[in-house]
Amino acid sequence: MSSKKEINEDLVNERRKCNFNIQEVTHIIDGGVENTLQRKKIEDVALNGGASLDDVPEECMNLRERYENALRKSCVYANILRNELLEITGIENFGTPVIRRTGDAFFKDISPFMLHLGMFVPTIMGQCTAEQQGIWLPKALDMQIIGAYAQTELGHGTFIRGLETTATYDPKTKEFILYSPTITSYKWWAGGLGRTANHCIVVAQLYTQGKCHGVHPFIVQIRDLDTHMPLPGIKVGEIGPRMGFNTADNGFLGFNHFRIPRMNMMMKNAQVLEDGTYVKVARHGKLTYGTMVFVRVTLVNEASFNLSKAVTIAVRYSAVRRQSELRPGSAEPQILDYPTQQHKLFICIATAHAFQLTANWLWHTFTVVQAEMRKGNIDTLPELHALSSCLKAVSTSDAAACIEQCRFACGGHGYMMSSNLPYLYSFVAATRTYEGDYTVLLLQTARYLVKAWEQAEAKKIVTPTVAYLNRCFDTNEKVAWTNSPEGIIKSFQAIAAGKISLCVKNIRQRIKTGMDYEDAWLMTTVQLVSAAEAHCRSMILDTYWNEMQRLTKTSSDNVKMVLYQLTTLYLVYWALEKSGDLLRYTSITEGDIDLLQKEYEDLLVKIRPNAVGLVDAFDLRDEILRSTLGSYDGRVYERLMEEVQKNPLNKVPVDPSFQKYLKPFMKSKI
Ligand SMILES: CCCCCCC/C=C/C(=O)SCCNC(=O)CCNC(=O)[C@H](O)C(C)(C)COP(=O)(O)OP(=O)(O)OC[C@H]1O[C@@H](n2cnc3c(N)ncnc32)[C@H](O)[C@@H]1OP(=O)(O)O
Ligand SMILES: Cc1cc2nc3c(=O)[nH]c(=O)nc-3n(C[C@H](O)[C@H](O)[C@H](O)COP(=O)(O)OP(=O)(O)OC[C@H]3O[C@@H](n4cnc5c(N)ncnc54)[C@H](O)[C@@H]3O)c2cc1C
Repeated sequence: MSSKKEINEDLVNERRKCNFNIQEVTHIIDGGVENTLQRKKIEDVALNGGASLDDVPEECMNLRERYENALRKSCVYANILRNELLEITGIENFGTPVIRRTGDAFFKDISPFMLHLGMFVPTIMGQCTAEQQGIWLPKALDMQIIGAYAQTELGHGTFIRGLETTATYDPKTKEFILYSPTITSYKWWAGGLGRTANHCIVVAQLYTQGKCHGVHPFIVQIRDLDTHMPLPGIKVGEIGPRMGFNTADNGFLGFNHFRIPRMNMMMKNAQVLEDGTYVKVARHGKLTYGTMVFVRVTLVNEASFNLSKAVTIAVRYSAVRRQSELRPGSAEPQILDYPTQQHKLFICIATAHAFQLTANWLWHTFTVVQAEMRKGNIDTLPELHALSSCLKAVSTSDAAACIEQCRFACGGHGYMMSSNLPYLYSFVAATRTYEGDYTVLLLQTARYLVKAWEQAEAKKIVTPTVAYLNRCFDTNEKVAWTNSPEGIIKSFQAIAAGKISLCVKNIRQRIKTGMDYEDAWLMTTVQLVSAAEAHCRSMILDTYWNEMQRLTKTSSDNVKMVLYQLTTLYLVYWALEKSGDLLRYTSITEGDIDLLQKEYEDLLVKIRPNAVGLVDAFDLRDEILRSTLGSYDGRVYERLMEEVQKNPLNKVPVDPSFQKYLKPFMKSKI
C-alpha cells in the first residue's frame, strides 16, 4: 500500500508504459487545443474554491438534508456561474457542456437548478418572441426567477398530444385560465418543480374561441417571489424518492382555474391575439417540440461524458486491484491483465470516444438546421428529428449498459456509493427514459426511414444520412463482406437497408391481408425498432471512423496508432455483436467471424499497455470524478477507509438502538 501522498505504484508503472502523448489525445477529445485551454480555465475558476466538499457524504444524509445541501451548493455554484463563468464563455455559450461538467464537482446526485439551466432557459430562448425574451431571459439568466419544465403529466409522458391540462383564453380579462381537470392531468416529474422553482413552463392544450388548438407552452409563476408560498390556485409538491435524481426535487403541479396574462403564452410559433384569434406563425407544426430536440442533441454528449467518468474509475481501479493467481504460487496479477476485464472496459473507452465525436457532429448539424430555420427553411428539420431521436436513444442506452459493465468490473467496491458508479448509472439509466423513451424515439426514426425507403424505391435522391439506401436499393444480392473498417461500415449499412426493406415488405403484406396501415405498422414495430437501431449503429460507426481519421491526420504516429486500434476495436466489437445480422445480410462466413474474433483479442493485447493513458486522456479532475476508486493517485483502499470515517453511523462505538431494541430483544425469551 502506498503512503498518503504517493501515487500508487501500479499506476506509476502504467503511466510509464504508456507510449503515446496523452495531451494530444486530450486535445482531440476536447475538439482542439483552444477548447482544452478554455475547459481548464473554466475548471480552475469553478473548482479552485473547494466549496463542493461535503463533511458527510450525500448518501449518508436523509432526504431533507440532501435536498438542502444540494440547494446550498447550487447557490454557491450558480454564483460562480453568473459572476465569473458567463464572462469567460459569453452568453451564446451559456449551455456549453464544459460548464455543465464543472457542476458535477459540486453534486454527486443532481442539482435542483439543472432543469432551470437545461430546459427553462433554452425554452425561453427557443419558444419566446424577441419581446418576450427581453422580459424573461435577463431574469432567468440572472436567476432572479428559477424555473422548471412541466410537460409530462401523471397520465401522459410520451403522447404529448394527449396532455390534459388546459389553458383557456378569456378575452374579457386578456388572460389564460390554467386548469387540471383530472388526477391524470397533474403535471408530474418536472425537475426542480417540487421545492425550488418559482416559475415553470407549462405545456397545455390551448383553447380559444371555443376551439382546441393543441399543446402550447406557457410561462407560469407558481410561487410568491418573497415567501415562496404556492400562489392561490396552485398545488405543488415533490413526487417522492426515486432510483436517482433524489436532489432534483422532481415535482407535481395542479391548477385550479389559475389565471396568467395573455403574454405568458410563449408566442414565437403561435399567438393568441387580444380578441382571442389564434394565429399560427411557424411553418412546421412540431416546432413547439423544439426544446426536446435540443436536449436530445445534448444528451449524446452527456452519454459520452458520464461514460468517460465511469471507465476512468474502472480502468484505474483495475490497474490498482490485484486478485487471484494465474499459476500456483505466482504473484497476484492486476485485474486489468485479465482479457475478460479488458473486454469489459476497452469497449467502454472506445464507446465514449465514438459518442463524443458523434455528439460533436450532431451538434454541428443542429446548429446548421437552426440557422436554416432562422432563414425560414424547415426542410432539414425532419432529418434532424430522426437523427437526434435515434442517437439519443442508442447513446443513452449503450452508455447505461457500459456504466453498469464498469461497475461489474469493480467487483464489490463498485457497488459502494462512494465509487460514484451507482450515481452515474442511475443518472444515465434515466436518460434512456426521459426526453423521449428509447423505443418511442426509435419508432420516430423508423417513420423517417420507411419514407426514405419509399423515396429510394421511387428512384428519388434521399437525404445525406440515408444516402446508402439509394445504393443498397440497386443491389438485390447480399453485400460482399470485406474485413476492413470501410467494409464493416458498408455491411452495417446493408443490415440497416435490409431491415428497413423487410419492414416495408411486411407492412405491405399485412395491408394485403386486410389490415389498415396503423395496424400493419403496429404489428411491425418490433422489426421497425430493430431497423432504426441498425441505421443508428451504421451512422455511429461511420462518424466515429471518419471523424477519427480526419482528426488524427496531423497527429504523432503513436497517437494515430492507439486511436486506430481503439476505433478498429469498436468496429470489430459491433461486427461480432451483430454477427447474426451480418450472416443474414452480407456474404460473411463462419471463417470470417473466427478471424474477427482473433483480431478482437489481438487488439485487446495491443491496447492493454495504453489503457491507463487512454483514460488519463479524458483529463477528468478528481473533484469531477468524485470516486474512492478512480482518483488519479490510485489511493483506493485509503480513500475507502477515509470515507468510512465520515459515515455518521460510525461516530459512536455503540449505536443507541442497541439499548432500545437489540439488547431487550436478545434478553427476551422465545
Ligand atoms: C443536460 C440537460 C439535462 C436536461 C434534463 C432533462 C430532464 C428531463 C426532461 C423531460 O423529460 S421533458 C419531457 C420530454 N418528453 C418527451 O420527450 C416526450 C416524448 N414524446 C414526443 O416527443 C412526441 O409525443 C412523439 C413521440 C414524437 C409523438 O408526437 P406526436 O404524436 O405529436 O407526433 P406523431 O404523430 O408521432 O408524428 C407526427 C409528425 O411529427 C414529426 N415529429 C414529431 N416530433 C417532432 C419533433 N420534435 N421535431 C420535428 N418533427 C417531429 C414526426 O416525425 C411525424 O412526422 P411525419 O412522419 O408525419 O412526417
Ligand atoms: C428522472 C426523470 C426526470 C424527468 N424530468 C422531467 C421534466 O423535467 N419535465 C417533464 O415534463 N418530464 C420529465 N420526465 C418525464 C419523462 O419525459 C417521461 O417519463 C418520458 O418521456 C416517458 O414517458 P412516460 O413516463 O409517459 O412513459 P410511457 O410512455 O408510459 O412508457 C411506458 C412504456 O410504454 C412504451 N410505450 C409508450 N408509448 C409507446 C408507443 N407509442 N409505442 C410503443 N411503445 C410505447 C414505452 O416504450 C415504455 O416501455 C422525467 C422523467 C424522469 C425519469
